[in-house]
Amino acid sequence: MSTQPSISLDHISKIYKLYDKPTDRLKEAILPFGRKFHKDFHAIRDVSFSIAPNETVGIIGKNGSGKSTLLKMITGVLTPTSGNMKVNGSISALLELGAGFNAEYTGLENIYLNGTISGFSRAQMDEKLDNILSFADIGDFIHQPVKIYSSGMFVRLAFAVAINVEPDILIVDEALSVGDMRFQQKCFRKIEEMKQSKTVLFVSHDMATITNYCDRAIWINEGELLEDGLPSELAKRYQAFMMGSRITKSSIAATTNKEATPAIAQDDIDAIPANLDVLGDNKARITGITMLDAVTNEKTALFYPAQAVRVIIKVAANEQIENPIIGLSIKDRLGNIVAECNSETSYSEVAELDVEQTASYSFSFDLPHLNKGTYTISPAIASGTLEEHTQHSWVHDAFVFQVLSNRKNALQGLLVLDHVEFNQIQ
Ligand SMILES: Nc1ncnc2c1ncn2[C@@H]1O[C@H](COP(=O)(O)OP(=O)(O)OP(=O)(O)O)[C@@H](O)[C@H]1O
Repeated sequence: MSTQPSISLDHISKIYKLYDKPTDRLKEAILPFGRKFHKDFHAIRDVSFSIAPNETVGIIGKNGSGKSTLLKMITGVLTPTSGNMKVNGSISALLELGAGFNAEYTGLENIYLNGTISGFSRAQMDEKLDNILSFADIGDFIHQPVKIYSSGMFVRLAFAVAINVEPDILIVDEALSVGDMRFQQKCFRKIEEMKQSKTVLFVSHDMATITNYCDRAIWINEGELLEDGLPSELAKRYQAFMMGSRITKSSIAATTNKEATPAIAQDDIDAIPANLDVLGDNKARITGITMLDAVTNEKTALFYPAQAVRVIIKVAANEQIENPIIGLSIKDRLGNIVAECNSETSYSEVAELDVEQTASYSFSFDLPHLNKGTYTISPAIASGTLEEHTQHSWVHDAFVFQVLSNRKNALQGLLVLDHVEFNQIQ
């Protein structure tokens, strides 16, 4: 296997010219003295990285951060404005639905068209045809023009072609997300197989996907490379960033220092989203909720099974509340309650709340050994005793978090079993 990087970017920038009016473009082209009628927009600014031949790398970044521009430059659809780029090997890219396909051609004709683009003869494509057809599994639609395909059918064919033209580098954009669950799983199994020997680059907004399938993640923000590292590490900061916490390049460096565990500022507690189901008499309200990694004190919504966490709940009293009880439920995606806790069962007395007083409370605990998936937290404030209390506010599913798998092969079930020992005894 080649030791050369399969992709290497050296100080790559891409500037788009933005014109206020279409006529400005024309004016700029025809008027003398080189007068400028455009503004420069840096979609990618000074990005450098290289990717080894058998690496699987996820590119993340919020909408408009420059991911597609970057991938288009790697595939050669766009030319960088400055910098050097080297690509070593053939690329098969599933970038935008439709790219490389002729809408008027049938699926079958498009298979051959794509084969030609990738440098294969008709006879070579004849040999690949069975594999492509069985992977795409779209039956007789293969003889219909692709313009009548559903987006799901389209992605099936496009992916089947992309993996069968023997690329050295496979690039997959969000496109895959339009396929149905079962097909997506089939694609990921294929990606898993290909990543042993090929370079796989993919863009996804789904952090769990990147954490599960990639060896490395690159985070692009406003055209710049913000971080390049282990997906599980980067995912936590990315999630916090997407939740609106004020993370900048310099504060990311500072928060990776585990010794710095600052207390959370009041305005760092996320406000409760509007339109949630709230039960109670509204004498007190839940106004905010946030989850933190208990070790680093960083805001995040991505955890591993049994990880130490803190949940911060902010309340505001509309009336005087004697003997407040603060609590929370953790639910799975089907609404089953996984676990609950409250200030009473933790033997903590909560001070009375005056009218219009606000207060924040923190629960620290180790998450259960939850299996990979999406969970929610429903916080509540009541008053009285556990046996006899009045519910003031119970906000269903106020906070959503993900549990990632820290195992290579995840199994079924709500919980993961730990310290499993298996021996042959006879
Ligand atoms: N042809 C173009 N001319 C001018 N600006 C462009 C052009 N293409 C993209 N942009 C701008 O460049 C920035 C980066 O766009 P790009 O599509 O690369 O982002 P992205 O990270 O892929 O976004 P998304 O996740 O929404 O697909 C955006 O602000 C976009 O508006």
